[in-house]
Amino acid sequence: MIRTRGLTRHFRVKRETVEAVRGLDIDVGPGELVAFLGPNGAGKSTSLRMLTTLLPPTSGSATVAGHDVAGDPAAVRRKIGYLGQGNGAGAYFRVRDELFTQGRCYALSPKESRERTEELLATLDLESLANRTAGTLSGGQRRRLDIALGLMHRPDLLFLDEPSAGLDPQNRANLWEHILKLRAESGTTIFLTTHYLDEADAMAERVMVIDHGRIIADDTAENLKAEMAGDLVTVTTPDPDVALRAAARIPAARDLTSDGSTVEFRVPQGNKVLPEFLKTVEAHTAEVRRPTLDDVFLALTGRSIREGAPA
Ligand SMILES: Nc1ncnc2c1ncn2[C@@H]1O[C@H](COP(=O)(O)OP(=O)(O)OP(=O)(O)O)[C@@H](O)[C@H]1O
Repeated sequence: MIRTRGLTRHFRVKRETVEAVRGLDIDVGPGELVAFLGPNGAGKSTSLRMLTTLLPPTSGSATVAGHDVAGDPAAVRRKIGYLGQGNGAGAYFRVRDELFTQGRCYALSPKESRERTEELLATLDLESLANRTAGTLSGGQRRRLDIALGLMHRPDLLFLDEPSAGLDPQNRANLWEHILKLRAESGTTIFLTTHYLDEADAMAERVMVIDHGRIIADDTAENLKAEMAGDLVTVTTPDPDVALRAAARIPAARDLTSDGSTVEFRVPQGNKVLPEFLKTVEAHTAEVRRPTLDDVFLALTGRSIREGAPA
């Protein structure tokens, strides 16, 4: 559904060159739900804008929904839906009219457009809001309307740029319910960017991490966490030296640190390792914390993805 090779985009700013995206190789199959994750300025939006034909690449190639983004952008646009960071609907237009007009813009007949409008109003729980103007909707309702707009022409592939940004946790959860339902019903391939690590972790089957314009990880969240970060074992002990030596003997244990009476290390499957470890180490407390995607990012780059991310 998406295939890029060496996809690159530079910007000239005064005399400087900003290398926003550097040689992206991406393969996404039909029906996948991929979260594209990275800190501010990593290159997520620039990548999305190239994949959606809004921005020409400096070099490299991208085939999206079977068509080349540079060679046949119109064909790509017919096959994809795109939800940008801003709201798409006009504030003074009624929800139902916006959807109908969108359908007509994609050359649906009046009948088809009316039917599709009613279908999406139902799917995205917008029926009771259909006669309201978009400007009167809440943030979460407007995002649902944006998604409906992006789906009017039944795209094979939907791009969502920060779909849940700025929504409160309840509205985020509600939006996700709709995204997952929609996917279950129609099998649409979804490629989305998000700052919310917990969201990518819980919802996406596959996580791509981008940093400084390059893909630095691409796998399921579970695999990334198991392979890159590992569980964090924390023990408080009267004898940290003994604990450190015992930790050093555990195969695959890494990142051993001690601070006063607290010893920490990372290891895959911490819960399995801990009982054996505690046979040789006297501990006041012992805890295993499952890694997060932020731990993965930290392991890969030495920085937290949250640094510079919006609160
Ligand atoms: N039109 C532009 N002109 C100059 N530089 C740009 C332009 N668009 C993006 N950049 C730069 O390219 C880099 C990548 O930006 P991009 O918006 O793709 O990052 P992002 O990962 O989407 O960030 P955010 O999470 O903040 O939206 C940044 O350094 C940004 O300043």
